[in-house]
Amino acid sequence: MADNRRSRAVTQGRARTPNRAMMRAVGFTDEDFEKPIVGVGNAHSTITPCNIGIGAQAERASDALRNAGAMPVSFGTITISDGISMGTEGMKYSLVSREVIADSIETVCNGQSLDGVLATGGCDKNMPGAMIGIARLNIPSIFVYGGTIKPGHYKGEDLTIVSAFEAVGQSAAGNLSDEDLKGVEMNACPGAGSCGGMFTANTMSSAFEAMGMSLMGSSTVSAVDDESREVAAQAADVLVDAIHHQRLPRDIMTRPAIENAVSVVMALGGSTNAVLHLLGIANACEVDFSIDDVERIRQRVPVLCDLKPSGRFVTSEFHDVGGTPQVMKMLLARGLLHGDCMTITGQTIEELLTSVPANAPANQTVIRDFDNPVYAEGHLAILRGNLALEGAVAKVSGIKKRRIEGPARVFDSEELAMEAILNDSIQAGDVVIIRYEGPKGGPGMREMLAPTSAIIGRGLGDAVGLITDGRFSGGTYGMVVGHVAPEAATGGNIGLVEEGDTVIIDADENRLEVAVSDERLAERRAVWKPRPPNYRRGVLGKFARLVSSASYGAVTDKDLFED
Ligand SMILES: CC(C)(O)[C@@H](O)C(=O)O
Ligand SMILES: [Mg+2]
Repeated sequence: MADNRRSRAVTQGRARTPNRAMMRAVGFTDEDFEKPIVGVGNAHSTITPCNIGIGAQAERASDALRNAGAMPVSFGTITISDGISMGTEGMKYSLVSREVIADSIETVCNGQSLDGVLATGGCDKNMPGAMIGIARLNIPSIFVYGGTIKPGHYKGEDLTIVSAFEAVGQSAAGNLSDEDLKGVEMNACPGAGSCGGMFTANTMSSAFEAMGMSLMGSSTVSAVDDESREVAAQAADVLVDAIHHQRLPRDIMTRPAIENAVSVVMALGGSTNAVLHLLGIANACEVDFSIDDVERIRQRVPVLCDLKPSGRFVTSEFHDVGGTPQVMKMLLARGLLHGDCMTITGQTIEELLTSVPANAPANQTVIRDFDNPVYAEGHLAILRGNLALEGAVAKVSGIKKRRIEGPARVFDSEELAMEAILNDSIQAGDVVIIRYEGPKGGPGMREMLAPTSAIIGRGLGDAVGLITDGRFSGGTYGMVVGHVAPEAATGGNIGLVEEGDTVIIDADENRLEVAVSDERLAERRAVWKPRPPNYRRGVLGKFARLVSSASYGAVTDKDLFED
């Protein structure tokens, strides 16, 4: 077989004597120069429980790569923790870190002409960052998820990190003692792993699995279980075979595969962030996929899983009853999944699912019967209207009312809104507007878990709407609408709303409106002035300059030279 290894660019011939000299210093021998050189994107970090177990996985993967005849070279990818940065200025770096991770994987693997990459990740942005980097590279690649955290326990209740966020609102409302607030803090996170509901990390790991770029059944493993390290070793073997057969990501992450990912995200009740990230991944794959495709898929896929934040169970319990493959089998059986999509294993989605026994225990209620869904349609609705001419993403799980009309309570930052919610100046019927938190305006499109959880904690989840040009966490639920585009900072109408305007959120009609005439909006626009950027240099300055609209995934390389 022709030796198609691109690493030959740095290892073969007289002119590469110095290159080989340096590689020998990191352990290469003559034989190793004849092997595929495979990057191990090691996202190990002690900065967050999501990534603290990844080093052991990277080790297992490297050993397995060697045993399978490849030569592993490990390099670091970053993470920050959404949960730890939440509610602070630092959360502005969260979405940016997706781009930094993608850039780092692309830079290292193309910089040293690697033949393939095994990327690892734990916290939210690690998955889409890896997907985007891998799509840009288009070399044989596979993803290994760090794994979910197990639930905490306190006074007979299962806890996740969202319990701690909601406890803040409960405490502010005088409904939780200081002792119990501390008890939730001490017990919410029992060890390694990514936030344990079907929040963003578990949503995006499942999306990776649905797209055929990680092993079937691997997206819901628990970080503390040896299964997470076993999966890393199996993934290494699959990758070496994929390199041998030159299975390329862009032949796997196709439009039907992205549709499969959206269908699975809907069926799981996953995070709004999946919409943003899958648009970003489509951009990186140069696949034509739009926010309206999300709405089209939503209307035909039910929510089948009773998973937190708005459901009862956590991801480790979902894994125990079969996890994502069980749901994929249900969707495939009803023509809601493209079974002919290729996966990194060389088998199609359908072939892989055929060998997965339908083993969800009959009496389990984590995964509903198809005819008894949690919701008959997907929970992530795409809204449009004069408040969101380019679209917005509504999460309509966990609420009784799908329409709310009320007076706008306008805040030009998350902090100002949080202060108002905690000092009880938001009443039932209000529609909170948080703006200038978009991709450019923040910059960084912060997740608004603190204010949405405080609203839930104050018992207003069904009575108060929240609209933002920022984002939500996967732990958010209630009548919430994010990713409003165009954002305030670029002149979007959300920047023209005034305190007391009547605002309508109507999930059934897919509408997001402010009841102000076009003429009145035009008068307001005539006197609206763009604000100076909050950051002019560094990571956030670069991001603010380059980032696209949220309705295109808030990417920083949307064809930068498109005229
Ligand atoms: C802190 C969380 C819940 O992990 C959030 O960042 C998310 O997006 O899910
Ligand atoms: Mg997050």
